[in-house]
Amino acid sequence: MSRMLHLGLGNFFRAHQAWYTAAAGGWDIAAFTGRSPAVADALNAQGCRYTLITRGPSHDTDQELTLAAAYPGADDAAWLREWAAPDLAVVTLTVTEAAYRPGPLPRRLAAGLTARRDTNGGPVTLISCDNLPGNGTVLARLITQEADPALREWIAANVSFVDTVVDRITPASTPADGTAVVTEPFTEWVLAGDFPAGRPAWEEAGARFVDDVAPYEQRKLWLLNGGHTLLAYVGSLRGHITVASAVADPYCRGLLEQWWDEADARLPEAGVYRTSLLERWSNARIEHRLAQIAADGSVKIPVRIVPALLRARAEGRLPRPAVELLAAWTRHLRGESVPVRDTAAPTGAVPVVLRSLDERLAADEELVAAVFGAL
Ligand SMILES: NC(=O)c1ccc[n+]([C@@H]2O[C@H](COP(=O)([O-])OP(=O)(O)OC[C@H]3O[C@@H](n4cnc5c(N)ncnc54)[C@H](O)[C@@H]3O)[C@@H](O)[C@H]2O)c1
Ligand SMILES: O=P(O)(O)OC[C@@H](O)[C@@H](O)[C@H](O)[C@H](O)CO
Repeated sequence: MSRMLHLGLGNFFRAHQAWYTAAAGGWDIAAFTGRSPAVADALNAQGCRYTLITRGPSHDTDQELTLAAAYPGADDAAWLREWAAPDLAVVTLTVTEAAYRPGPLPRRLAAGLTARRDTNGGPVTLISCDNLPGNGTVLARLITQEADPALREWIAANVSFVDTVVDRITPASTPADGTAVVTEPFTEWVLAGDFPAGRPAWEEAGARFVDDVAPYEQRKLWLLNGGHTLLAYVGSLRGHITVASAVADPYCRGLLEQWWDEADARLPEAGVYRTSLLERWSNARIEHRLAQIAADGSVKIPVRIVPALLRARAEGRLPRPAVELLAAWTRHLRGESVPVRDTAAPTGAVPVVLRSLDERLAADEELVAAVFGAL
């Protein structure tokens, strides 16, 4: 049996990559939490088994899945041992967008790669499954910056970085869920890149292997994630707690449609995609909290909103939904809606954050004035 390694033993991994891998068969997965031992401890107490609950609009379907091993992130010995395993072929990551910066993440991955090189472990493929454009390319750049010249040379010869688009709405668990993970029926995985040491037959479960993920990526990040981010800030201020509740509010829905009209120009099959998003988000049995989506907006907004906003500004437009979103975000950072969690934007730094969000935005005096005027 070949081996996969995963970093970020959270809900999404258990609903997505672990599900695709179980469907493919023939591979096992050792997974590490980021830091806290809680999920690893809970899984180890039940033989690394957990229930995946696929929650449709009318009923649930339960499936039992099993990991080969679950480790707390602090177990460095296990981390290095897993990287050195000769049958390791694929490493996946779901570590949140905020983790992709110089520091702990690239250091940890470079330590693993060094262990593999020093034991002649052979080639390996790294797959970022976080919501970032060019996620494989971003990961490659971070690790390369962290590596010394000898490791860099080894990486160039032995490591493949795959770009992916991942999609399956998987809310944070509630205490009542225990180790069970609730997810929606819809799922998508699009991948581009090489697998020099082989890979699970994820296509058995519907994964698609393409030359370039860019068209899928823009559609997902701008329409789904951008729409989520709009609802998260504007919807929270209007008293909504979940996506299903916010999207049923005619004001939020109207703003969302306006933003989609702005963002979807030139995106493939955008009309069909928008219809399917509204169906998915209307599933009120999925309790996807706006507070979860609102976290780390200073990392998410530049990816999900700024590209379409810049395009509009270049064409002389000042889209109202983007202004309202940025104004609602600044109020969120002041603690006016849901509890604040933004790694890169602590409370109290709002004007500085908005002005430094993106150099090109900060230079846009009309936009900044409109946002502050809307506060
Ligand atoms: N939940 C979804 O619906 C969904 C869908 C598509 C993509 N994603 C991607 O997956 C990510 C994780 O989502 P989730 O629902 O599993 O969240 P989660 O909170 O359940 O799990 C996040 C995991 O990442 C780890 N982590 C956090 N910061 C880290 C760091 N700096 N270094 C290493 N590990 C770190 C945490 O310890 C945890 O194990 C999202 O941020 C997103 O990029 C999620
Ligand atoms: O998971 P995050 O924090 O990157 O973003 C919140 C949501 O927009 C996101 O999780 C979507 O639900 C997901 O990307 C759907 O596939």
